[in-house]
Amino acid sequence: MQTLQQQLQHKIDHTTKPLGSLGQLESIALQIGTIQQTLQPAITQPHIVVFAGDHGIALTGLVNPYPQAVTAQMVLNYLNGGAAINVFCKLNQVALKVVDAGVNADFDNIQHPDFIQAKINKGTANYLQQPAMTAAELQQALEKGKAIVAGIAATGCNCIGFGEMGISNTSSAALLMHAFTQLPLEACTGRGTGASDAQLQQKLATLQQAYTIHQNNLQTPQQVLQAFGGFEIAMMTGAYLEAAAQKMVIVVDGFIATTALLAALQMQPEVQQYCVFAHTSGEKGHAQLLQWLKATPLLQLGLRLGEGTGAALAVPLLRAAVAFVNEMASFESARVSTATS
Ligand SMILES: Cc1cc2ncn([C@H]3O[C@H](COP(=O)(O)O)[C@@H](O)[C@H]3O)c2cc1C
Ligand SMILES: O=C(O)c1cccnc1
Repeated sequence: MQTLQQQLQHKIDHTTKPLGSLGQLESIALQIGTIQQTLQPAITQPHIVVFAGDHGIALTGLVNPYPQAVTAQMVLNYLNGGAAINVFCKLNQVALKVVDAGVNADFDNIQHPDFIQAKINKGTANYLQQPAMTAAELQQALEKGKAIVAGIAATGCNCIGFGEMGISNTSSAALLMHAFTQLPLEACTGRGTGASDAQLQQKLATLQQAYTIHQNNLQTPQQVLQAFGGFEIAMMTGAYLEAAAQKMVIVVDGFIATTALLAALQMQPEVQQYCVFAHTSGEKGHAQLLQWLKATPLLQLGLRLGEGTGAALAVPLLRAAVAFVNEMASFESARVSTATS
C-alpha cells in the first residue's frame, strides 16, 4: 500500500510535464497535500493576521530610527486600508485581520470588523531595566494568539500568514535569534527601518547590553520571550502553535515573523511541517536564520517591511501549486508520451 505522500508524488509526477519541472511548486504541492491528507489539496479563505505591539526600548531611541507613535498610527492606517499589507491582501484576495496585542495607545472606541482587541499592556517594559513582560503577560499573549487562530480556523480558513507592526521589534527579533541559535549577535542585528552606520553601532551595543543583563535567565523559550518581548511576537508564537494544531498551511513572512516561529519551534518542533517560507527579507539575519532552519523560501524580493507583506505576495504561488495538481491532465488521460529512458 502506498502512503498518501507516495500517491501525491505519483500524481505530481504523472502530470503532463517533464519530471520535476515545476520545481519548488512541486514540493509545496506535496507539502500542502500531506498537511491536508488529500490528493485534492485546496487553499481556502487565506488570511493574514497582523499583530501590533509596542516596545519599552523604543522610548529610549537607542535602537529605532522611527518613534514609537508610528505603531499606533500604522494600526489606524491598516484599518483605513492604506498600508502595503492592505494593498497586497486586496490584490490577492486574502482576508486581513489586525490585532492590538499591546500598542501604547487607547483603541477602546474603535469598532471595525477586522480589528481584534487583545491588548496585554500598553507596550512592554524596557529590557535594559527588567524583563519585557511578566510570566503572566507572556501566558496571556500565547493564549490569545491561539484563541485568535482557533476563531479564524472555525470560519473555514485553512491557510494563514502572520505579520507584525511594532517599532523596535527588529531588536527583539535579533535578541531572540541570538538566544535561540547562538549565532553571533552581530550577525542577527540589522538596520531595521533604516539605521545609519552610527545608529547600527549604537543598536548593537544596546542589544549586547540587554543580552548580558538577561543571559542567566534564558533557559527556556518562555524566558527568552519574557526577557525581550514583544507582545506581538509572543502572540504570534501562540498563533503558530495553534495554526499547526489546526493543520493549517502556515505562510511565514519576514525576519520578525521567523523569530516568532523560532520560539514556537523551540516549544514544538513539528510546527515546521506546516510552514511554507514566503521570502528572504532584506533584513540582516534573515537569510542566515532561514539557512539555520533549512528552509527554502519562495521569493527573493529584497522586501524589508514586515506586516505580512511577503506572506500575502506568496499566496498566489500556493494557489498555483494546488491548482496544477488538481487541474493538469495526466500523461495517460491526455495521451502524451512519457520519457523513453
Ligand atoms: C511607517 C512604517 C511602517 C511599517 N510597517 C512595518 N514596519 C516594520 O518596521 C518596524 C521594525 O523596525 P525597527 O526595529 O527599525 O523599528 C516594525 O514595526 C515592522 O513591522 C514599519 C515601520 C514604519 C516606520
Ligand atoms: O523582515 C521583516 O520582517 C522586517 C524587516 C525590517 C523591518 N521590519 C520588518
